[in-house]
Amino acid sequence: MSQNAGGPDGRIPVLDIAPALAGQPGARQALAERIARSAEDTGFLVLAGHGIDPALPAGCFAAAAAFFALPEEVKLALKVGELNIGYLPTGAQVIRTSKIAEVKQPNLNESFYIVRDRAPDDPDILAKKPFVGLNRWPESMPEFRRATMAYFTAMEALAQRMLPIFTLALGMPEDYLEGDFADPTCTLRLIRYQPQPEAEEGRFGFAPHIDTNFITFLAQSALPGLEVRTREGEWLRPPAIPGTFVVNTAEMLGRYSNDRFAPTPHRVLNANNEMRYAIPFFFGPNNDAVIRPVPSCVSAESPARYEPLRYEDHRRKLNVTNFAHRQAQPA
Ligand SMILES: O=C(O)CCC(=O)C(=O)O
Ligand SMILES: [Fe+2]
Repeated sequence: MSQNAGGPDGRIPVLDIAPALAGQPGARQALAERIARSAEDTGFLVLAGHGIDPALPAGCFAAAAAFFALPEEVKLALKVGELNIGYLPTGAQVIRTSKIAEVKQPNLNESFYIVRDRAPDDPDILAKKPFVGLNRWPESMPEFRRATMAYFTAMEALAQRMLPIFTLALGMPEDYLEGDFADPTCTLRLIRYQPQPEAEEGRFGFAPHIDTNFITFLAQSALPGLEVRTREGEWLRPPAIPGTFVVNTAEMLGRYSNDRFAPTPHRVLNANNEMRYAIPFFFGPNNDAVIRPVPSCVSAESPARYEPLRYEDHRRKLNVTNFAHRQAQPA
């Protein structure tokens, strides 16, 4: 098994997005073309020049470390409920949707899920809108909420700035998907991986999977561990350039693209001797968005491969598949 670096001139390109974000003539189209090329290949890219203050991911990593260091019973008091919001202890997630590895063992990680922060009297909360819930905050840690939400807000803004460029990469006008992302589904997941210095068959920090949202942003972790599977079956490590974001395409972009930008399986093995932390930010469509292949990716030779799909229905289905706590209860 090879663990080549995926870049900088390799298959996971490092892209300076500053000129495109500044609206420089030609830069947006040029970036869209680079994105399209890697989305057709590994589905992973590295973004530099994004304008995110490095204090924000640093603050979020620090918040994650402080949270996971809490006693288990304090963390378990914030355990996820019906929705995936709050603490998911080690052993609770088994990736049953993986098509490339037979996975029976739970992932060697614990997670904390954060969604858009709402007040208890938020109209969508009062209306019990599906998939809308309140965050579960550790009461003793006000700084945790502040740091994670500051990061969440900045990442949502960056994702919204990248959306038109990904839309251009699909071959559509920049604003084509705006409506589908007017109230996007955003999730910040904090993850702590136990050390796994000795490889064990079928045991992963995070088993091979594809992300089920639209695009994912990963602030660079301090330690290596993330590996990306090429279509040839090699595992690549994305370039670990401090201050950049690893971005990967996910299932809904794959559907919009009619499989032109197919999501890429990736996994985490924490072969280090220390805990590894990650803070992926998942950007997805509105719950009520109906995802269908975009016209530029459908033709007589390449007819639509997907029926229209309501994002909410997709989420409902996933929820009963990958999480042990929901297998035990009726769907
Ligand atoms: O830990 C990482 O680097 C990647 C995490 C990941 O793939 C995920 O949360 O979907
Ligand atoms: Fe992932």
